[in-house]
Order: sequence, then C-alpha cells, then structure tokens
Amino acid sequence: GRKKVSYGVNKLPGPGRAPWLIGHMPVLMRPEQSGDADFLWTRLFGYAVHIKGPFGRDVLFISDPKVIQHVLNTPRYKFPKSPDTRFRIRLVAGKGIAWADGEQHTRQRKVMNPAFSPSAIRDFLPIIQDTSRIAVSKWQDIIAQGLENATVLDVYGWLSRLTLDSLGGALDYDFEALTGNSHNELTKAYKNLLSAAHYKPSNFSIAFREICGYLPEWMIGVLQSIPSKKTKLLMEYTEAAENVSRKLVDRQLESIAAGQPGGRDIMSLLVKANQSQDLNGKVAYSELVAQLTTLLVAGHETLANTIGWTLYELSKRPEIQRQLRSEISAVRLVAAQSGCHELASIDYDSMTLLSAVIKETLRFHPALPLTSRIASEDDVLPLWVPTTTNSGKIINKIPVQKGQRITISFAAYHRLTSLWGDDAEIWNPSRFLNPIEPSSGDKISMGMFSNLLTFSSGERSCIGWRFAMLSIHVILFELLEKFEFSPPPGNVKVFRAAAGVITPMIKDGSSVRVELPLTVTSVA
Ligand code: HEM
Repeated sequence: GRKKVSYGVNKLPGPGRAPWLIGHMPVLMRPEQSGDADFLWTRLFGYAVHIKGPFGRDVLFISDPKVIQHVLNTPRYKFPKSPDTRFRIRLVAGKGIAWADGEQHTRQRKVMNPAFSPSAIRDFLPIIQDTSRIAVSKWQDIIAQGLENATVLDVYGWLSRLTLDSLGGALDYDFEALTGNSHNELTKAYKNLLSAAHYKPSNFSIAFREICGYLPEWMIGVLQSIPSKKTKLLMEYTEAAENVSRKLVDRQLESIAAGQPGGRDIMSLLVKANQSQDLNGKVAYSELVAQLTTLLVAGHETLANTIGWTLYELSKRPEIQRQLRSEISAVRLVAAQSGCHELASIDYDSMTLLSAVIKETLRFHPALPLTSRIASEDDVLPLWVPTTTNSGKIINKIPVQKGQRITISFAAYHRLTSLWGDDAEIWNPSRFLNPIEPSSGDKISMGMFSNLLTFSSGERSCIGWRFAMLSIHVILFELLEKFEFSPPPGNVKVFRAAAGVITPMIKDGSSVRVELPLTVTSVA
C-alpha cells in the first residue's frame, strides 16, 4: 500500500474551486495575453501552486527552479509527457520524436542526434545566410517602390516565410515561401498552423483533447474524421507533410542502395544514421517519415516568434539598435581584414550584445510558455523556496503520487525576481552582459545555457536548439545590418497571444489576426 502523507499537491495554495469538467484550463489557455495566469498565480500563491485540471484532477503548477530541475533532469523518463499532451503533439506533428516515449524515444533521438551536431549545424550556415538575404533584397525592392526609404511590413509574416525556407533548405526541400510564387501544397497548408490550431480553444476542445489521450487508436481516428475547421486544417497539413517526407526518405534510401554518398541535409543524415544502427537500434520507416513533420512544427513558428519578438522589443529601443549595428560593422570588418568575405559561426558567437539581446528575448518571450509532465512513480519534489500549505505548515519538499500531473511554467520561471533580478518584469538585455548571482537558495543549473528553459532541459529538451540559435543570430544580423525598425504609425497594439506558441497578434475592430506590423527603414 501507499504511504499516507499529511500534505501533498492538494494542500498547496492556489486559485481554489473550478468547474469539474475543465478546471482552471480556460484561465490558463484563453488569457488576454500569454502568461497572464502564470504570472498572477505565481505572484499570489508562490512557486508551487495547486490548480485544477480537467475532470477534477489536481495539478501541480510549478515555477520553482529546483522542482523543475528535478522533473526535467531526472533521466529515464521518470516524468514522461502526459497522454493528452502527447495527443496534442500527435495531432500537429505525427508520431515523431516529440511524441515518442521511453525506449522508442531513445532510439529516435540517437538516430537524429548526428543531424543536429555542432558540425552538421555549421554546414547549414550558408543556407540560413542565403535565405536571409533573399528576404533582405525583397524588402529593399518593396521600399524602393515607394517615395520614402521606409515602409510598414508585417514582419511576422515575412519571418514565418523566411524560417520555413531556411528550415526547408536544411531539409533539402524548397518551400518557395519567400519567392511568393509558390503553389506548394505544404507551404499553403502550413500558414500559421500552430496558432490556428491553438488560439482560444473552446471548453469542449479542452475536455475533448484530455479524453483523447486515453482512447484507443481506432476511436481517435473516428473522432478526428468529425469535420471541424481546426482538425481538417491539421489533417490536410499532416497529409501534405507526410507526402513530402516520404519522397525525401525514399530518395535517400535509393541513393544509399545505389552506393552513392548521399546528401548533407537533415533527412539524409537521419536515414544514414538509421542505416548504420544494428537491428535493435533501427527506427521504422514510418518513424523516419514522421520526423519531417515534427521538425517543421517544432522549428518553424518557434523561430519566427523569437525573432519577431526581438525586433518588436528593439523597435522601441533605437539606442540598442544603434549599438547592435556598430557591433555588426565591427564583426564584418574583422572578417574582411582576415580575408573572409563570409561570416563563420565563431563570428556570430563573438557578438556579446547580440547574444544578450537574444537571450533576453528567450527569457521574456519563451516561444513555448509551458510543458506538462506526469509522475511515473511516487516521488518527493525538493523545493528551492519553502512554501506554506493551506494549513499553515512550512514545507521544503512536496510528496507526489504516481500519476500526479505537473504543469511547468517556463514563462513564470523566467520572471522570478529571486533568480533574474528585481527588474525581471522588464525586457533588459544588460542582465546577460553583467549577470548577477541569485541572492538565495541552492545553485541552479539547467537548460541548454544561462539557466534559460526556453529550449527545456534534460533528455526531452529541444534537439534543434543549436540550429535555432544560429538561425536567430544570422537572421537578426542580416536584417539589422540593412534596416532600422520602429513602431508603426497610429495606435496599433501588438499583443502576446496564447496560441500554443506566444504569437504576435493585433486587434482590428472586432477581429484579431496574427501580425507584427513594424516600420522598416533602409539604413543609409
Ligand atoms: C526558438 C526556437 C525554438 C524553441 C523556443 C524550441 C523549444 C522547444 C522546447 C521547449 C522543447 C521541449 C518541448 C516539451 O518538452 O514540451 C522542444 C523540443 C523539440 N524541438 Fe525545439 N525549439 C525551437 C526550435 C527548434 C528547431 C529549429 C528544431 C528543429 C529543426 C526543433 C526541434 C525540436 C524537436 C525535434 C523537439 C522534440 C525533442 C524530443 O522530444 O526529444 N526545435 N523545443
């Protein structure tokens, strides 16, 4: 039998009662702006909060660094993704690595790692540079057509096409999203896929997705065939992506069979790595195919968002843009003096201000604001900051039982003043130029760098983080070198929509849409 514990998740402070069917999910998933509930709960109730999930379930809502470190960094899938989370992932990305669990995940990750190694990523640099320059010259053309040297552009729309094309380049597939004359089925199916599928879910779909996590395969198939606008969109997309993916995998298998060396693109590296595994290590053909969909979903809008929010913050700060531009010229000069006409990845690494600006955006606007896990066995979660239970008891650990749901708020964690300083509520890149030591608690060490959780941490962390960081550096470099960004005229308010990823949207009368309008001026 289980040990009786006198305190647990349901003894922690929290927002209290909620409707049985949907719990506090509407507050969390349909806020005015992404993170509203996260910040409010953390401010009112502390770093470990008791909320209600669908069907009366008790959920631990957590921003405490030590608990997060324990949950994400304990190996061997002790805290797997919950069934409803996996269902959601499966709907947008198929049964690829983000969906897989346990041993299947280990196998897939091993086969995919070579395509995301530092040296593989360096090979993708020219693709990212070339794609960025296509966007730059398109913008210059648009500006040249007007009377002034400035124009208002939907920067998010452009970034979304740019990141799709550069990811496509790394996958050796041409989406033709920037060239604009595309009738590509996948490009069309892709437009704002994540935001369309996740913005303002109804109470019905919140409960529905929860249930789907537990249904047998065939029943999900039947339910998905019930036509709704959102599922139809997703299914069209998944179908288009799988067609493309099959072509790419087949091409690589054929060239291996013909004894040819094969490409250096992600899918080729993936197929090659799989061929070199022994029988136990190999993943199935369908798993290879599912990876393309996964990579596009995981990498496309997340990248566009992060770069978009960086330009949004910079548009309000001309002085930081000026400093960045001098850092950019300096790097160009050093490269030219050493006889290189093209920049290498170490050149981008050397840019301290640009890196600080990017890190600050990753902290302030983490593309994925939260993730959900489930305890696979009874455990005790150590707290960084002691908390007080509803009965007044001060605790420094939380016992949890097998099956306990845990929602990790990256967004709230990234705003803890005890970790990031008193101005955590403000976008301020200088915090990464002169980092402060946290004043209290044990040392925290997690995430891919700088204790940021934007790419998560541990065995389920973002496999594409190096590719993402290089892309963000290169794209911002090319854009800031040629253009100045400022707020658009009028009183346009861009808001952080909670649409799975933190998406820039604007209100236009009674309708809202995905858009980031900025004034873009050619640098003389
Ligand atoms: C700024 C851009 C990006 C951000 C913020 C981001 C963030 C994340 C996060 C938070 C996770 C963990 C999800 C969870 O546990 O709930 C993740 C997983 C993943 N990401 Fe990224 N990502 C980015 C770009 C990319 C790119 C460019 C790629 C690929 C080209 C990629 C591929 C993946 C994959 C395959 C996974 C699943 C890994 C696994 O489960 O083993 N991501 N990402």
